[in-house]
Amino acid sequence: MTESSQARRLSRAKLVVLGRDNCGKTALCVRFITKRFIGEYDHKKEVTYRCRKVVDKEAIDLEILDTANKKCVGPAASSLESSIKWGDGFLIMYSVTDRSSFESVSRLKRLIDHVKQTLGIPTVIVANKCDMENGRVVRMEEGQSLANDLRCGFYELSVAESFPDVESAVCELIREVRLEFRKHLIAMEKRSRLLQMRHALKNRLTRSKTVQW
Ligand SMILES: Nc1nc2c(ncn2[C@@H]2O[C@H](COP(=O)(O)OP(=O)(O)OP(=O)(O)O)[C@@H](O)[C@H]2O)c(=O)[nH]1
Repeated sequence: MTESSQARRLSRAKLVVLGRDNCGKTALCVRFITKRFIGEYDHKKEVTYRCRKVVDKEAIDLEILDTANKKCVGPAASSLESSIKWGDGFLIMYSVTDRSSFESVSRLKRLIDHVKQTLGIPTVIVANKCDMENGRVVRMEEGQSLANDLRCGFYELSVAESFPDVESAVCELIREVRLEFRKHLIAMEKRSRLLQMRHALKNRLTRSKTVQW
């Protein structure tokens, strides 16, 4: 990979928003991009949003896939898997007012690990609708403890009430994606240096044998 393609790769990220129906995936995407909370959204459509943001003084071109009505099992599973293959980083959402959405978080994380065939894929868990205290059925400590177990970032927030919290959650994911890519680059450079050294050593050995004979 040339230096310019590395720089280009570092200035892009593909994010996927996962979670059960009605937990606020579309609301979060729209809020992050437009700063607005609209209230009602088209539930059937799967949409990829494109935008440019500046995170830690570095511009980044984002593609954000808002997945719709996809389950981990059944006919929609393969489409979910291809969305996961496509993504660099994941926001798994649940609603604090819907226990089944919380229970699906572990399944989604397992699916990400399985599809990506590695652990440590940048993932942030977002517990939404904390403004609905009367309807709360998932405590914040439960969400935090699950996120610790799964080694993911965790934000409890209300997309309806707080743009800064939404921004912090998505920016943390972007930072993790950048970090992961930098680690990958360092590993590739190390490997290529090792190969060069091995090649040089082999050449030297061949030359000294030739001199002996
Ligand atoms: N009170 C409250 N309502 C919210 C919040 N976020 C989203 N909603 C509402 O929850 C409902 C579902 O939001 P969506 O963004 O459509 O949820 P979704 O996960 O994209 O739903 P699907 O498209 O069915 O998968 C809408 O009526 C939103 O207005 C929030 O933070 N607080």
